[in-house]
Amino acid sequence: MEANGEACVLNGGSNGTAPKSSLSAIKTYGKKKMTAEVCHDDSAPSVKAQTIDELHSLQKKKSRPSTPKSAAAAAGVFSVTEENRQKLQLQSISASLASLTRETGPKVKAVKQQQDYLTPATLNTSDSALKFTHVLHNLSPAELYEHAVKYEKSSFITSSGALATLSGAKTGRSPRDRRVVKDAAAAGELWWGKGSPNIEMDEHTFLVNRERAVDYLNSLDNVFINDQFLNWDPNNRIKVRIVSARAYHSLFMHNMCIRPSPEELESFGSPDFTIYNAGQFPCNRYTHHMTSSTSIDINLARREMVILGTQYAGEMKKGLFSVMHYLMPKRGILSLHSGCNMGKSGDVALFFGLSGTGKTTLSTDRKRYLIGDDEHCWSDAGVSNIEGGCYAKCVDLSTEKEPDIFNAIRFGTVLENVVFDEHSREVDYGDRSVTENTRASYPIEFIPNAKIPCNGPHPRNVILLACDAFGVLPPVSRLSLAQTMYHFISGYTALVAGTEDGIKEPQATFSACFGAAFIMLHPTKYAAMLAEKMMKFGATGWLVNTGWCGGRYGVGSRIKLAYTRKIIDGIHAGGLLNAEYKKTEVFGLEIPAAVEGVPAEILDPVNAWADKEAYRQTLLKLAGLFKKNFAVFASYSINGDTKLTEEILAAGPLFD
Ligand SMILES: Nc1ncnc2c1ncn2[C@@H]1O[C@H](COP(=O)(O)OP(=O)(O)OP(=O)(O)O)[C@@H](O)[C@H]1O
Ligand SMILES: O=C([O-])CC(=O)C(=O)O
Ligand SMILES: [Ca+2]
Ligand SMILES: [Mn+2]
Repeated sequence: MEANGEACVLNGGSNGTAPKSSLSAIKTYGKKKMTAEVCHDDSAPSVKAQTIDELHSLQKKKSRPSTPKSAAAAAGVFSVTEENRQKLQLQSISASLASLTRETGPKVKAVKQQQDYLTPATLNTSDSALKFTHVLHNLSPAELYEHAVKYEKSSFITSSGALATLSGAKTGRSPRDRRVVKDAAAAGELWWGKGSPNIEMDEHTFLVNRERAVDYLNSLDNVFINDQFLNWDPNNRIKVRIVSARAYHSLFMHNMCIRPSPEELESFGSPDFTIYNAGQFPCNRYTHHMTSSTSIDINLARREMVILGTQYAGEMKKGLFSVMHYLMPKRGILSLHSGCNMGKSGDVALFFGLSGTGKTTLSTDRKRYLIGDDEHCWSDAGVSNIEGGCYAKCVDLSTEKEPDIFNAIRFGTVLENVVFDEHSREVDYGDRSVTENTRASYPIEFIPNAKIPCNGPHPRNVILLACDAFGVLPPVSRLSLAQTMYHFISGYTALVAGTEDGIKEPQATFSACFGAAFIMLHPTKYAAMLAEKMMKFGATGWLVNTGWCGGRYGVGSRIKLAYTRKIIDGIHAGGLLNAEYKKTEVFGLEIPAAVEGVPAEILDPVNAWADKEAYRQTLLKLAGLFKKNFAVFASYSINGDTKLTEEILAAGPLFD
C-alpha cells in the first residue's frame, strides 16, 4: 500500500518510518499535513461527465482501428479503402453464412457497424429472412469472457483467472461420427475402407447438414467469427475461418490457431477453409448416413467442415489437423501428430504419440524452447508448428510435476470440464466427476520459453511415445530406422481414458502414424515421407514407454514422470546415443544399461516384474497383437523401396 497525503493510512506508511504503536499509526497521514482526521470522498477532481451514461461512455476507448494502418492508409487514401475493406470483409462473412438453396437468407449485421446490412433482402420469403444475426468478429479474450459468463450457463471464472466451461454431453472426440465427402477426386486420393478414419459421405448429405448448421447459426442473435491462420511456416500458411455459436468455442480457437495481427486481419480476405460449428444442434437422424445425432463432416472440395451434435472443442482443432494432413503432403510437407521442442544449441526433438502418452507434458520442458505440443509440419525448411496454442490434459495436474502448464492456466485460458470449489473457484484437478479428459487450452506464449515464431531446424531426435498398459516395453530403447518405421506405422499405445468418446479404461490400441484418427492418406504415404526425411537429415529414432512398469495395468504402476524426464534429458544431451546397449528378446529393442537419474533395475522390464512367467506371457501376448495389427500393412510398399519395406517387416517382434 502506498502512503500519500490523500489516502487514509490506517497501518502506518510503508517507508519504515511508521511509529511502533498501532494507535499512533492510525493518526499517521504520511508526509503531507492533513487538516482533518476523517477522509473525504471529494478530495479528487470530479469526473468529466454530466450523466451516468456519459460516464459509462468514457470507460471504453475506441480501439478499432487499433494499430497504424498500411502505408497507403497513412498516405491519406485510407477512408475509402477502410470502408471498402470493411464491406468486403462483411460480404465474405455474409457469404459464409449464406444459405445455398434459398434466394434469401438471414441478414448479417456487423456488431461494430450497426447500420451496415449487407445481404440485400429482396425476397422475404420466410420469417428467417427477416432475421438479423449479429456478427462478433475476432473478439478479444476479455470480450469473449463477458459473453461466456453472461450467456453460457456453464461458464465461470476460476481463482487463477481461467474461463471454466463444460463441453456438454461429449467430453472427447467422436471418431465414429467423422465423415468425409467422397467425390471423384477424394475417391482416388484419400484412404478409404478398413482401418481408415474417413467414413464416406456424399455431397448431397453434406449440403443437408451444412444447411442445417447454417440455419441454426442464423437463427441465433449472435455468431462468433474467428479469422486466423494455421502453420508458422510463412510459405505454407493457411487462412481459416471458424463460425461458432459459443464464446467458449471462439476463445478456444483464438487460443489454438495462430492469431493474426491487426494488419494481417485487415488484409485477410476470404478464408481457405471454413468451419461451421453448430455443436449444440443435432444432425437429423433421418438424414442419409447419419448413425447418431452427431456428425463432423469434412468437404475438401468446398473447403468446409460442419459440426453438429457435439460441443467438444477438440473436434475443431483436430478437424483442421485432418485438413492439413491432406493439404501439406500434396506440397511434399509431412504433417505430424507430434510435440516439438528445441535445445539451446538448436537441437530439435519430435515427440510422437497417441492421446495421453505425453506429447504436451514432455515437450513442455523448462530447459528447452517449446515449438509446439501437438501438430507440426516437417518441410525442407525444417519444422513448424501448425497451431498457436496448446491443449493440455489437466487430470491430476500439479504445480510440482508440471509447473509451466499449471502456471499457463490463467486469464485467457479455457478450462474444459474441470470441477472447482463453488465459492473460492479453486480448481480440483484430481476430480474426475465430469470426465477424466479435462483440458486446458492456452496460447503458446503462456509457456515462458515458447519459441516464437514457432519453427525450428530439422529434428535430431524422433521420440515415439507409447503408454504401454501391458508394462512390457522398456522405458527407453534406441531404434534403427526400420524399427522407427515399424513402430510409427503400428502407432501403439494403451489409450488413456476419455479422449475418444466411449473409452473409459486404458486399453491397447494401434493407430497408424500415432494419429490414424486424423490422417487422410494411406499411412504408408506419411511413413515413406518420414523415412526419407529421417535419412536425409540424420535423425535418430527412440521408443519411450511412458506407461506401466513392474506389471501390467492394475498390477504395476505408471513410470514416474520424473524418470521419463531424465530419460528424455539423456536423449537430448546426446549421451544416450552411444551408451552401452543390449537387445531384448521378442521385440529386439536396444536398451541402455544405464540412464542418469533412473534406477537401473527398471530399464529392462523383466527385472521390474516379480512374476517372470507372467512377464513372458504378457510380452508374447503384446507381440501377437503387434503382429496381427501389422498384417494389413505387410502388402504395401514404403516409398516403392522394397528393401526398406522388407527391413520394416523384419523390424517387428520375432517369436514362434
Ligand atoms: N511417465 C510419464 N510420462 C509422461 N506423462 C505422464 C507420465 N506419468 C503420468 N503422466 C501424465 O500423462 C498425461 C500425458 O498427457 P499429455 O497431455 O502430455 O498427452 P498428449 O500426448 O499431449 O495427448 P493429446 O494428443 O491428447 O493432447 C499427463 O496428464 C501426465 O501428467
Ligand atoms: O483432439 C483431442 O481431443 C485431444 C488430442 O490432442 C488428441 O486426442 O490427440
Ligand atoms: Ca497434447
Ligand atoms: Mn493430440
